[in-house]
Amino acid sequence: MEHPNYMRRIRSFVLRQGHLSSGQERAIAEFGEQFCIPYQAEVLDLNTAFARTGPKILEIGFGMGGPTAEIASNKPETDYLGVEVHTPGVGSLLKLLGEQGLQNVRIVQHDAVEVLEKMLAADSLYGAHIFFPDPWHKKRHNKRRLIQPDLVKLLCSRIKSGGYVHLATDWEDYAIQMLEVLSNEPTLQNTAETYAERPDYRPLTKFENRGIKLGHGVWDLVFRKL
Ligand SMILES: C[S@@+](CC[C@H](N)C(=O)[O-])C[C@H]1O[C@@H](n2cnc3c(N)ncnc32)[C@H](O)[C@@H]1O
Repeated sequence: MEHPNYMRRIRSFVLRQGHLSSGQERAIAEFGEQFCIPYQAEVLDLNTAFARTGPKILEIGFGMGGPTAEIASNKPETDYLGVEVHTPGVGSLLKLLGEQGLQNVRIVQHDAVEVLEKMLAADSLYGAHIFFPDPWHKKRHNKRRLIQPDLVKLLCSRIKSGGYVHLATDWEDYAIQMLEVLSNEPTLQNTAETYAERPDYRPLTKFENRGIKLGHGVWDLVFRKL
């Protein structure tokens, strides 16, 4: 009989590696070196990584990367650093970058908290996107959620004054937690009374469409860094 801890380790490995389609595998082989930056426990010079100066936006958990590629394609003057742990997602975004010839996206495949702690300098970002961050939508799971005061404080320390944090979720209870956490961060100011209108640059995701079909709302939060 298998040991439960052994099963848990295997499961987390499978979740991280996932099942790669042949297209994703090819994209990793063909474009991985061009667009992926290996995780390092030292500060990354973002202007060197993108080979130009200009605003840098961090996206945490880009999933399959469809919205990331769409936003990057619509805003070629801005650079996007996507951080994702899931290998098929990395393969999928690489495929889109290769197919569309996008030059303004780089990927780090690693835990975003460590990337924020070790790789990103203070005041190095113009903004951060975290869309539909994790599956912990039940109230009793709120401690497992990514959006917590410490993470938001760390994130804000990496964002320049005048920059922004944009979160979105299709779970109302999570939206309430996001609003509370962002509102309590002293270096942030809400751009709306409570929730914001979806900014034009954020396309509808499959998660959002799923939520809409289930009759859920979608909540965007856009806060300015003071
Ligand atoms: C529910 S999906 C949403 C994907 C995408 N943002 C979208 O809207 O389609 C959440 C993603 O965040 C990633 N993720 C969650 N926590 C993360 C972390 N600490 N570091 C990097 N990626 C993370 C997961 O692997 C997953 O792909």
